[in-house]
Formats: sequence, C-alpha cells, structure tokens
Amino acid sequence: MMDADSWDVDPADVVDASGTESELEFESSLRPKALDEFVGQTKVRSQLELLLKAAELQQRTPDHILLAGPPGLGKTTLAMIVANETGRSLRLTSGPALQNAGDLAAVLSSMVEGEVLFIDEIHRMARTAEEMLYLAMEDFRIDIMVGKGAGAQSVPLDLAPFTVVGATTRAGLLPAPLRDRFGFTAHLEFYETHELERVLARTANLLELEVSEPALAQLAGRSRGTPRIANRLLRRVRDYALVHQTVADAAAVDSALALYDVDAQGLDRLDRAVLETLITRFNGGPVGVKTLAVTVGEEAETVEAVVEPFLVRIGMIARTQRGRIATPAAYAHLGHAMPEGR
Ligand SMILES: Nc1ncnc2c1ncn2[C@@H]1O[C@H](COP(=O)(O)OP(=O)(O)OP(=O)(O)O)[C@@H](O)[C@H]1O
Repeated sequence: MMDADSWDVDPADVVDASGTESELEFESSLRPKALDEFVGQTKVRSQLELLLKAAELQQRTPDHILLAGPPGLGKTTLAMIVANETGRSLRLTSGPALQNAGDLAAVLSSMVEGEVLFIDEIHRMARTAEEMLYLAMEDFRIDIMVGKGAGAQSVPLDLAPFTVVGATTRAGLLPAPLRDRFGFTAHLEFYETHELERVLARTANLLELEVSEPALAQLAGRSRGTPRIANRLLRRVRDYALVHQTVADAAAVDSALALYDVDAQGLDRLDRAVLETLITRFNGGPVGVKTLAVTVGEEAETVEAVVEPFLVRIGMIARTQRGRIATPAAYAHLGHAMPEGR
C-alpha cells in the first residue's frame, strides 16, 4: 500500500535534471534523430558535422568525442545522433556501471566494428577501468588477466575499431591521459531563450499541444537554459490546462510554474536555497562550494554541476579565488538589502 507521502509531488522532480522512468520514456520520445533537427549549439553542430564527414570520406570510424556540460543540454541525444548519422549501432553504458576493468572488458570485447560506445558520467568510472579504456581507445587493444595469483597471465585481445562518445558534467575531473584520448571535446552551453522557444515549439508539435506564442516565450525564459527542463515544464503546463480546462496560454504557464516553485527567472527551490544560504548564513560569501552544499543539505557534486553553472551564467553568483560570492543581482532577486561596504 502506498503511504500518504508517496502521493506528494516534490517540485524538485519537475526541474531536477535527473529523471524517473516515465520521464525517461517521455524524453526518449522527444529526442531529435539528426544533426539538423538538433536545435542550437550551432558551433558544436558544425564541428561534429565536419568530424563525421571527414571520417566518412576516409572510410574510417570517427574520432572519439567528449561531450561536456551541465545535465539536460543534449549530450545523450548527440551521442545517439552520432550513431544515427554514421548508420552505426549505439551501445550505452555509464561510469558508475564500470566499477572494475572486468566490467569494461565485457563491454569492449563484444563490440562490433564501427559501433559507437556511449559512456555517460565518464568521470565516475573506476580507475582500473579508466586505464583499460586509454589503451582500448588508442590501440583498439586490451589486456585481459586470465587466472589468479602467481599463475595469472595477461592475454592481449585485439578489438574492432569503434568510437567512444563520453559525456561528463565535470570535464575537469577527468584525468589528463583520458581527456587526451578524445580527438574532439565539445563544450555544451546553456541555450538562449529563442533557442528554447524552438525546442518547445517542436515538443508542443510532437505532443499535438496548442500553446500560445507568449506562453512559449514565457516558458523558454524560465527553463534554466536547459531543453530537458523546458520540456518538463511544458508537460506540467499541459497538465494544468487539461485539469483546469483552459488553454495553454501565458496565464496557465504562470499558474503551473508557481505551483512547482519555479520563479520568474526560472530558479527552483534548490537554486534559491543556495542563494539564500550564501546571503544569510555566510554574509554573501566568499565561501567554498562544498561548505555551501553541506549547509543546504545537498551533494557537493549537484551544487557544482547543476546549481552553480546556471547561477554564474545569469550573474547571481561570482567565483573568486577565495570562494563563491553573491552578486547584487542575487540580493535584489531574493529581496535582501546589500550590506554596507560590500
Ligand atoms: N538541442 C536540442 N534540441 C531539441 N531537444 C533537445 C536538445 N537538447 C536536448 N533536448 C531534449 O532534452 C532532453 C534531455 O536531453 P539529453 O538526455 O540528451 O541531455 P543530457 O545532456 O544527456 O543530460 P544528462 O547529462 O543528464 O544525461 C531530451 O528529451 C532531448 O530530446
């Protein structure tokens, strides 16, 4: 039986960039399948296009690709597009699933020539797996240990050429030897509002949902520069319009987003908690990001990879050598007076 708490909807689930199963299905149904369907990230798209075209002309597998950037900006989608555009199949795994060299050896030894291996959260792989991956990416070869103890032997195994697409929210955490094995690193940026409007218009179309232009613009401006969040908020607006038997217009967006604690700038509860803590507990900073995370009761990795990049981008937090500080825009947004002398 479900307890009463199970019925509560945590607003963070709506804007959090990770996902529940039904959210994941929803996302898959919306993924663009070709580069020219992929909205925004113009530079990265042209870079990828060139890299794939050159590989096609030389009839070889494309170079390994590293995609870096905050969650929900399209890394998995791009990996799928790379496979699609090259007519290859895609294997998906993730850093946390590769906890020893054996886990990786099992994946690599079953790869077919030309396949694309997508490793999400690649910075979270075990060190032993990482070392095996360097060799595999460079020489398409791995050494497998057979037997145990004094009789253990290292047996080389040749692999068919393949392309690794790694994704990370924390490129800085990747050891240099691994980073160097990628022929190309794409840094995905937060999307501009007009780009998110296009993402939303495309999604509304796929969902056969009529949404007014002002509603799309309003949603786009409150989606933290992130397509995943834009699509999720659109779904909540659709729910709102359905339940209240109204059209999906700007007023419906306002009401739905107020219900889920998304404010006028698109900040969610965690964003505001971080800013509030920085201002009221640490007098606006400077304070280290780890201390800040502990104080709001969140993992440091989430604050560093999810919360901070967006708050820095919209100018509410500044990074200094001594730590993070709240800017005048943050004080104004939360309605606090700036202390004298700051
Ligand atoms: N440029 C884009 N155009 C249209 N839709 C996009 C774009 N980028 C992302 N999306 C949509 O946003 C959702 C999230 O994208 P995706 O899963 O690729 O992000 P991600 O960067 O891999 O996130 P994570 O790092 O959390 O895995 C998907 O539904 C995808 O269709």
